Amino acid sequence: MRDVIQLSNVSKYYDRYAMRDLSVSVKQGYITGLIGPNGAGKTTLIQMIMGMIHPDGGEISLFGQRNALDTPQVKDRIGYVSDENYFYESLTVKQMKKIIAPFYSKWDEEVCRKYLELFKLAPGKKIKDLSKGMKIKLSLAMALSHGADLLIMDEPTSGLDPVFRRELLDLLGEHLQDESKSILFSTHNTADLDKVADYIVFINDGRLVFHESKESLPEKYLLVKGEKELLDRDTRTWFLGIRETPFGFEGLLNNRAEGEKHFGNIAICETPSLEEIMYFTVKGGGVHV
Ligand SMILES: Nc1ncnc2c1ncn2[C@@H]1O[C@H](COP(=O)(O)OP(=O)(O)OP(=O)(O)O)[C@@H](O)[C@H]1O
Repeated sequence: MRDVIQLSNVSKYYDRYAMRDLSVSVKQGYITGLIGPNGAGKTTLIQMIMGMIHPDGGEISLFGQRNALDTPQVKDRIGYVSDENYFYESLTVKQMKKIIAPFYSKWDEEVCRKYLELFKLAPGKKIKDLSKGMKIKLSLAMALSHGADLLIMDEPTSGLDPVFRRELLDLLGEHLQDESKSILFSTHNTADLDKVADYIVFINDGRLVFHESKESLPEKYLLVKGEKELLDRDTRTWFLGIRETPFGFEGLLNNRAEGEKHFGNIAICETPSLEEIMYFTVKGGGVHV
């Protein structure tokens, strides 16, 4: 499958933040989840892909095309959902839809009506009277109504209640039944990714930690739980992150086979959850005695 998004050596500098030489891609036909702690650069990355801000270096291609967003045909193929509100507050849902629809050549009125109904968005309701979650639903309904080949979503689940969150994830799964479609979405909620993501892009502090298929993570990472005596100056350096308690330690390794060879008989070795991988990687602390 080809890449629908490709970032090559992309950099972005703010006063107190730097993203340096980030290279990563999103494959056609799959759901790619973008994770990272607060301030990692998820929104920055998505806004650069969407052409809302410009990188200071590197290249971004969409559907194999550089500077793709200059082409109306490419914009037509992308649906964007964000927890920021880009709608006119004084308009109703129906009026807003009438403004958005003409921008898209494949706008489907019937599909839109279906989603507004499914999401319980009354056409006569003013945008300013919608809750945060309802605005996300509206954003989603608009994105799904023009046959977009690529959905890019910045924390779409953050303002949603658990029931709708689940429905949204199911909906994304359905959307992907068509193998030509692709989804990139950022989230803090690793459980969302456990449910639907095929690939995970993990960034921290503007750097790529990994880009892996979800299935490959358990083969690579190992969570070791043991007594503190097992930690010496050498063994500490093997861990990506360590959490010490009064009773022992927990640590994350990214070389499962080696880890099992060394710790298999002297500690508890487990497969870490995505949340644990994220926690220990961000926490670090493996190299300090
Ligand atoms: N316009 C800006 N001017 C200066 N700094 C900025 C600007 N936009 C973002 N930043 C900084 O860039 C860093 C990355 O921000 P970004 O919003 O991309 O992170 P994020 O991973 O989406 O975080 P969160 O999970 O909290 O939403 C942060 O340190 C932020 O303060």
